[in-house]
Amino acid sequence: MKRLKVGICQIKVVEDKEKNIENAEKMIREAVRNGSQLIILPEMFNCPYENKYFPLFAENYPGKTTNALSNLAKTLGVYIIGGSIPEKDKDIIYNTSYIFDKKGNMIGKHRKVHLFDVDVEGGIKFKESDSLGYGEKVTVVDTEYCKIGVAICYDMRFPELMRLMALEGAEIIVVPAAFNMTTGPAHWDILLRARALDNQVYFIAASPSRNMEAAYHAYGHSSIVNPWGEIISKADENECIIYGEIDFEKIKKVRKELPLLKHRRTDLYELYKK
Ligand SMILES: NC(=O)CC(=O)C(=O)O
Repeated sequence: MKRLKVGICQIKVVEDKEKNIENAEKMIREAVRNGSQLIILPEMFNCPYENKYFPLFAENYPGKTTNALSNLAKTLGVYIIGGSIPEKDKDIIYNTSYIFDKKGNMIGKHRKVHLFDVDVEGGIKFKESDSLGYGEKVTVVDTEYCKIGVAICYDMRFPELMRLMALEGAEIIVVPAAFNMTTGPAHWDILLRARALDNQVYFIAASPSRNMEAAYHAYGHSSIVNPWGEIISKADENECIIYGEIDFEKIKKVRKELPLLKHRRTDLYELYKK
């Protein structure tokens, strides 16, 4: 049975788009030299995570960042889930993840559907909807390995969205994400493990590293969780690449032994997509 080697680039994002793209390229090349076949970047990997920067760093598709990712995917012969970037479409900016196959084709894109509008007493306050528009789609892409669900950060807090992906056949869910120092220590591990367990998938979350010079301090701790809920690879807060292997037999085994998806009482309740 095929296995899939995954590399997550926990990039340090700075206030210079060119430098962020160059750094991503360097890290992607290193991940591929170390055997990765699927490379995943963090949320807003080319732009600091702050409302004031999104319009300044936004680009139309195709643009500088997406061209760079497409060329890399093609040259290196790998899949790339390009974290996310601010995407400009007419007058609206979206928080968008682009996904490229081994030939450099863009095989899917996800616009963050749940915007991070929160105000935690004594902690994080953020209102993404001040600068960003809402995505409207559930995203599952087909690859030669399996179907992969893609969502962005706050999206992972909505189990319905993740379950829809599993019901559409996703065996891996990838979430570029930038939790912070309020919610990260409290919720990150729990959410990742719960979503992996709920849906019996490999759940992969890719964060930027923590940059103490930035206004928003990302939690880091990019991780890969297997369908049994075990964290099989995990970063600290620093810039690094972490690696892991997707074992498709493991997904089958867990789903056979504990048939959660089959045991749903769809005669009592149902989940549907509008
Ligand atoms: N930044 C986000 O979108 C989400 C987040 O930090 C959280 O849910 O916590």
